[in-house]
Amino acid sequence: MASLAIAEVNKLDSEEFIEVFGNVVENCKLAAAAVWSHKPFQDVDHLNQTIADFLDALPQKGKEGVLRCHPDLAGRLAQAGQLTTESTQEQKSAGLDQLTQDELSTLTDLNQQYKVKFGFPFVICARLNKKAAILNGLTERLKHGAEEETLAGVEEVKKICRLRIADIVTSEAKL
Ligand SMILES: NC(=O)N[C@H]1NC(=O)NC1=O
Repeated sequence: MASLAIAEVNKLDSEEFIEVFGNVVENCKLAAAAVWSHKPFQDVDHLNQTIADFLDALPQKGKEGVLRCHPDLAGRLAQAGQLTTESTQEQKSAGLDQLTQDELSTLTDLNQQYKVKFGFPFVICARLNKKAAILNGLTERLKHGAEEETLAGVEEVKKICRLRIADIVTSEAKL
C-alpha cells in the first residue's frame, strides 16, 4: 500500500523517518537512521540505492550482523506467530505457512546446517520465491563459501528492502 510521495518522505524528521522505514531492513533501524542524513532523495530509486550503498559499505562482520537480524524461514518465531508484520506476509506469500510436515522438517534441517556452517541465517526474498525455489536455493547456497554467501544474503536483503519500500513510497511515473 503505497502512501507517501518522495516529497513527503523528504520532510520527515529523523524520528519519523526511523518510525516509517525502521523495518525496511528487517530488525535493523540502524539502516534507516543512517540513510536519513542523505536526504533529500530525488525519487524512490535514489532511496533504494542509498540503502544498498549503506549495506555494501558495511565490513564483513557488519553484513553478517544484518543477516543475523533476519528470522529463520518457517522457524521458531514463525511457529510462535512472533514475526514482524512484514516477514509474516512475506513468508505467507511464499507458501511457508502451508508446509507439509516433511517440508518443514527438511527446511528446519537445512536452516540448521546453514547456520552451523556460516554463523548467520539463510536469507532469501520470500516474495520472489515459492517454497520449492527456497528449498532448492538453500540446498545450493549451502555449497558456497562464507564470503560469497554473505554477499548473496545481502543481495536478497536489498530485494526484500526494495519491495518493502515500494509498499510505503509511491513511485512517480517518469515522463
Ligand atoms: N530468513 C529470511 O530470508 N527471512 C526473510 N525473507 C523475507 O522475504 N522476509 C524475511 O523475513
